This record gives sequence, C-alpha cells and structure tokens, in this order.
Amino acid sequence: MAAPLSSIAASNAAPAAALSWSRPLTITRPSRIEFGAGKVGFAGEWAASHGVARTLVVSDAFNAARVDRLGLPGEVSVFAEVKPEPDLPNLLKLVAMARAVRAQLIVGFGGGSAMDIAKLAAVMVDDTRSFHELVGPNKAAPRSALLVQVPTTAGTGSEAGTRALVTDPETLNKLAVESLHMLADLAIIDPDLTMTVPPAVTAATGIDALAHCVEAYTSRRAHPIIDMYAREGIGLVGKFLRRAVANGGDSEARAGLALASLYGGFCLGPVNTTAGHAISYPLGTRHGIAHGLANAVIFPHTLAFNAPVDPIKAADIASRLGLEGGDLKASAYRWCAGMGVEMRLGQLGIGEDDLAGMADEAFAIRRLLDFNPREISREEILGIYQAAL
Ligand SMILES: NC(=O)c1ccc[n+]([C@@H]2O[C@H](COP(=O)([O-])OP(=O)(O)OC[C@H]3O[C@@H](n4cnc5c(N)ncnc54)[C@H](O)[C@@H]3O)[C@@H](O)[C@H]2O)c1
Ligand SMILES: [Fe+2]
Repeated sequence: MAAPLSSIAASNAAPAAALSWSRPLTITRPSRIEFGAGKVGFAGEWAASHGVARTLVVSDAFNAARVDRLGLPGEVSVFAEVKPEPDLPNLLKLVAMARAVRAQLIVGFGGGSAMDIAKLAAVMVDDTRSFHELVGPNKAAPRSALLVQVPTTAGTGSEAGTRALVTDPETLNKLAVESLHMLADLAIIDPDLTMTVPPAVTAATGIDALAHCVEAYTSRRAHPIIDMYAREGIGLVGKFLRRAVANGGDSEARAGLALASLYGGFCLGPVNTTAGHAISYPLGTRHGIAHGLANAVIFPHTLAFNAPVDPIKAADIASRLGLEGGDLKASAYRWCAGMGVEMRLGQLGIGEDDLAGMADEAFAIRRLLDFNPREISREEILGIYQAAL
C-alpha cells in the first residue's frame, strides 16, 4: 500500500520543474543484448563468429572459477583479481595483463566491479595516455579490442552503460570515466548466474538497482522515456527482491531482478543518479563499504528528503515498492532492514568523528547533487549521516 500523501507532503521545498517532453536526450545501448536463463554460453559462439583467438576474462575469485561456462574459443587468459570497488592499482595491473596477452576480446564476467574495469581495460589497452587523462566525459579513444559484458550480480546495470568508476587511493575520490567507446559490443544477461549471490549481497545490489531507478525518476533531468524503465524497475524490485533474498534459487525472482538491474542501467546514461549516490560514495571510498550496501543505508533518507518536492512521485515509488503506509522514511527503512541489511553506519565501523569529512566529500560531488530534485546543503548531508549513525 502506498504511503499516505500526508506523511510526505508538508514542506517549503521548491516545486518540481515542469516535465520537459522535448528536452534533448541521447540514448545509447550495447550493440547487442542477449537476455535469458542459460544464455551465458552464447559468449563463445559470438567470439568464434568474430574470429577471436585471444580473450582476456576480467573476473573476481568467485566467477573466475566458472569461466568455462562462457564457452570461449582459442587462448583464454583470466584476470581473477578484481577487487570490490576497484582502485587504480587494480585497474593498472589488469591493463598490463591485457597488453601482455594481446587480448582481442575483453570479457567482464562478474559484478559491477569486474565490468567497470573491463570497460576501462578495453579502451586503455592501446592508448598511451594515463588513466587521469581519460577521466570525465568523452576523453577515451576508439578501441580495437572487442568488449563483452556478462553480469553475475543484479544491481549495477554496468553492462548497459558508458560509465566506469575507479577509486583513486591518493585522494579517495571515485573517478568516473564516461565514453561511448566503453559500450559493450555484446551484453549477455543470464539471470541464473546470480543464483549463487548470497542473501546480503542480493539485497544490497538489488537496492543499488532500485536507487538507480528512483534517482533517475526523481532527477531534475528526468525524462519520460527513461521514466518508463525507472518505474518498471522499481516495481520489479518491489515484487522480487524479498523473494530472491529469501530463496536464492527462485529463478523467476532472479530474472525479475536481472531485468530491474538492466532497466537501472538504462536510467544511468541519459539521466543518472543524484544525491543518494553522492551521499553513498564516501562510505565506499573512505570506509570500504560495498556500493550496494552504501546505497541501501542512505536510500530511506534521500527518498524522504526529496519526497516533498513531488509527493505524487514519492507515493508512486512507495506503492510500486509495496512499502507499508505511514512515515515514508521509517517504512523504507523497515523494508531494507527486513531483508537483513545492516542499516546503521555505527554498525559498519563509522563513527561521529568521520561524518564531517564524509559530508565535505559528498557535497563536492556536484555532477550528481546539481540534479537532485531538492537542493541539499552540506549541513543537510551531515544531518543524513547523523540520522543514519
Ligand atoms: N558503471 C556503472 O554505471 C556503475 C553503476 C553502479 C555501480 N558501479 C560500480 O560497481 C561496483 C559494485 O558492483 P557490485 O555491486 O555488482 O559488486 P561487486 O562486483 O564488487 O561484487 C560483490 C561481491 O559479490 C561477489 N559475486 C559476484 N557475483 C557473484 C555470484 N554470482 N555469486 C556469488 N558471489 C558473487 C564478488 O566476488 C564480490 O565479492 C562498484 O565499484 C560501483 O562503483 C558501476
Ligand atoms: Fe549504483
């Protein structure tokens, strides 16, 4: 049942900008998307039909053990060292390996961490410039290596996108590279690959997909084309996330979440996220908290903070998600915590003394904050951290 409007309406926040049906929008997609249970082996068929003789698979330790599922032809090398929330040294080690094995095809086989650095390796392998020269939009050059993305979590939607994020260990900033050249030639979304994801990671990554949809739907840059995916994605998470957390082998729920994650990915390119992600990032860069979990902790707070700007959208989100009525923040919090997500920063190793630095870092992420539907100050960000402590 939707939260009653009375619980989210009263505010002096600015009204939402009028919906711009004619606002220019660019939509990009991987050249080909294969979706469906059992599709993973199509990678090999596709590689063979493209004459690939040398492939580098980019993976984490868990997925590296099942690279044979891809059915790849020829010489197959595996980089099995992708770190969760990859940093620059992790990426540079991968690029060195891609050069050494002269990879014609790079396959991202894992969660968002593997897929993000696979994209970067694909454009960096024959580019002599440093990583820092590629940061920002449209800096990367065309690539010669082919790129295939195969997600094994349902959360980031990275398989569908033009963006990759890497932490700079010196500044602790998460640096975003964005380029059309990082779009995959092929994305294979096989929901059965996600059946082994443990319940806590299932919940957190599912809430990441949800956050992509909610933040795009409520963004100042929201667009009706993207709203379609965002609304559907929210509904799919509402319907299937609790089921997949309770029973990882529920193939219908896994497929629904894989689709929600893809829809979230469709939201990221043309519209992107807002304050929820900006406020989540310092949890990862400073405290090593996984991206999905960081988003989950912050989600109820930004949902409620933004709700007064557009109470009808907020009620729509609550209804699609199946939240109980009453106070929006409390019911979103109960929904997350009810899936076993640890929602307290204090329990995640963060103390009161850490919050000011986190607020400074989040407040500087203008590329996201400037599109939040409601203006948010550094003090309000600090208040969110304090409330989440
Ligand atoms: N490019 C984008 O647009 C975008 C969007 C959101 C997030 N991201 C990035 O994605 C990263 C997070 O990705 P993630 O949430 O998918 O987590 P992840 O890739 O770090 O994986 C999380 C954990 O799950 C394990 N795992 C992965 N698949 C599994 C499976 N099928 N069974 C069992 N275990 C499995 C991994 O080994 C890892 O330990 C962050 O670095 C974040 O910045 C990128
Ligand atoms: Fe995300």
